[in-house]
Amino acid sequence: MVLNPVISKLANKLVVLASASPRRQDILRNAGLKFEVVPSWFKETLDKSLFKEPHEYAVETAKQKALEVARRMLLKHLKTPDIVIGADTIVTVDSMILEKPVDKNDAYRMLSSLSGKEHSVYTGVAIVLCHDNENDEVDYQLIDFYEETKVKFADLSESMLWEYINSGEPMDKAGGYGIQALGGMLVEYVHGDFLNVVGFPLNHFCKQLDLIYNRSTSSLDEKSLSVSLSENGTESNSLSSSAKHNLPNSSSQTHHNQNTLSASPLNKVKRTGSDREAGGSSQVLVNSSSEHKATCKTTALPQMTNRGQLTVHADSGPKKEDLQRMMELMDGFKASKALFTASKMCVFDLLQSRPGLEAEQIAQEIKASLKGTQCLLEACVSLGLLRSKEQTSHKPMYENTDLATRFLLSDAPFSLHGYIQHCNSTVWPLFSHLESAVQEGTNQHDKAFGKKSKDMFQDTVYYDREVKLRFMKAMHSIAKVTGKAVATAFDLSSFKTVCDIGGCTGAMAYEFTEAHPGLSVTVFDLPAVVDMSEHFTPQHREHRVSFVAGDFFKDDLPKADLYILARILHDWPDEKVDILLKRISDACRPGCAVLIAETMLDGLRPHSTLQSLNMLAQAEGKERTQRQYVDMMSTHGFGDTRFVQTGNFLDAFISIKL
Ligand SMILES: O=c1[nH]cc([C@@H]2O[C@H](COP(=O)(O)OP(=O)(O)OP(=O)(O)O)[C@@H](O)[C@H]2O)c(=O)[nH]1
Repeated sequence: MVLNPVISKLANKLVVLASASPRRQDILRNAGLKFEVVPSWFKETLDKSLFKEPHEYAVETAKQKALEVARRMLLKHLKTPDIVIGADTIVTVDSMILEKPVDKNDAYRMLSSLSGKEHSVYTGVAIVLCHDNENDEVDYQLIDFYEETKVKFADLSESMLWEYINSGEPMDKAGGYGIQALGGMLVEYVHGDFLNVVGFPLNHFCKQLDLIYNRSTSSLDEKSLSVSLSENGTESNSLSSSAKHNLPNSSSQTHHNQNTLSASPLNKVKRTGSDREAGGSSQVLVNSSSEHKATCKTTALPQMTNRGQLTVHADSGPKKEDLQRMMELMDGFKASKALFTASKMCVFDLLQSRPGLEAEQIAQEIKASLKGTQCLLEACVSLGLLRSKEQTSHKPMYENTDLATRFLLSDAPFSLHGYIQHCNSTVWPLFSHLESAVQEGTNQHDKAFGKKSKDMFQDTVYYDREVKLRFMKAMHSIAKVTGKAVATAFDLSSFKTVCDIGGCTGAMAYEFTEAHPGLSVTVFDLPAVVDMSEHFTPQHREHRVSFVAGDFFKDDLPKADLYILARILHDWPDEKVDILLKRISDACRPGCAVLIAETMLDGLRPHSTLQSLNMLAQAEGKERTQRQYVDMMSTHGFGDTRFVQTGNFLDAFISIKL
């Protein structure tokens, strides 16, 4: 059996999965692999026509995903991973490559093309191995392979197709289906590795690891896949060029379902001590095969600063993608404010009840100028929140997109309306003082609202009924959107009583009782919150949720087997988190547990890092890494910690009192 020795070889290594796919994470985690998740920022937009075979496209995309993360970690975070894994799954049918559908119509196009036919699913995998060498450089090697699985779909009727599409499942899946879930009902047979279809060919991966770690390593140096730096600073390699020129010795042509190992010769990324300390520029050096040297001669090598910036040589202008990315970043706040404004002016609610209105009618309804309304509507269309349809009169009429219908109506089950209003009224003014927040390291309620915050929540949120209600609606909407993912992240069958500390309106608590029929939940929150909680009691739900008023820093905590802390710890500095965890620990018997739901800083995902800035400007806390939470928990006698990246806004982990 090769699997266990292989996985155990990675036990003390920093393994990084360059993928946001929850399925890939599950497959590798279930195999016992310990890894950090750093989703790749590589955009899956390679020109498919440059690849002779579809799997070459998947392998190349996987490589670029893994290399982007390896490079970002090396040059930006100055942390050397031992191994970075990237993957890309595609479906091919009738000479088409199908990736993830962009919308329901695209999903329909994909699924109807698969109906009644056999198709191939390819997952390309890239493994980047990094080693620090004695000269403070990082040597790295690249190994890639792919796996093919054949899948046959039954004939799908129109109603079946739409029922499946409306389930929402197709949207983040290659080919528009998830074989592991509802999509399994569409499948007549599978020939090959099932997990390959789900997103990761585990068996083939283990065989490759076996070759890398348990067999001779000499082959790593002998094979001829070279990694170089392309003009725009992304690594490229001979596969890209072989894809372009169809070279017969392309690695992708030799890798199909084989155990042969192909890797790059050693390449180097140099980081000098002074670069690290002084924040100066670090040069990316490549030392490699003659093939690679030839590439270097003809290509201007870019320089990277340790902030990941690219200095382009004078003869090459800025790249289109770089300009686009810069534009997106600079425009981000305008997009947010357009969303907040349309939401506040109830544009989405209006168009839900009266789809197809023209700008003039909308302006009248929302009591705004025609010019302003037109600009706002056009912005919403460009942001994918509204659709416009040209009429014979040439006056466009507007309707909500699916995204708006799901998240922006004030009464949708997953409405973010409350949270968006909070962002508009509270977070926006606070962020306009971000510079002071960064300089002072404190929240900005004083500057933004003239409110000193000695007792944070009392002084900034609960001092006024309207502000309090708005805050509660915000917490309610986030808890409804994230609740099910958190509530179902772990097997909680051994627990009976739960206390949701700072559980606000009870929205999270209701998700827990719904997901776990044996649980009853006590929501523990300040009297000012509990007073208004009945405004949010859901109808038609079994009520195993009760409320107790108190201050979790001062009053006795309700007795429970499991304590939930959802978006609580990020409000507080370490000293206060320590006080709260000590109080919970004192209330816990061995076997009791704490379930924490926060967005974790690992991988420096923009949502988490920006949320951390938000905590700085708005509260007293910050977001933290998994490691930081584990350390805090173990200080208070908790261990056996398990993490789940839910794929929703919040990650979750559970720690047991030892
Ligand atoms: O039957 C199933 N088929 C495919 C999937 C999932 O589909 C996606 C494929 O997309 P991709 O390879 O581009 O990976 P991403 O999700 O974008 O994550 P990265 O960050 O790695 O780019 C993949 O998630 C499969 O798991 C499925 O679930 N079932």
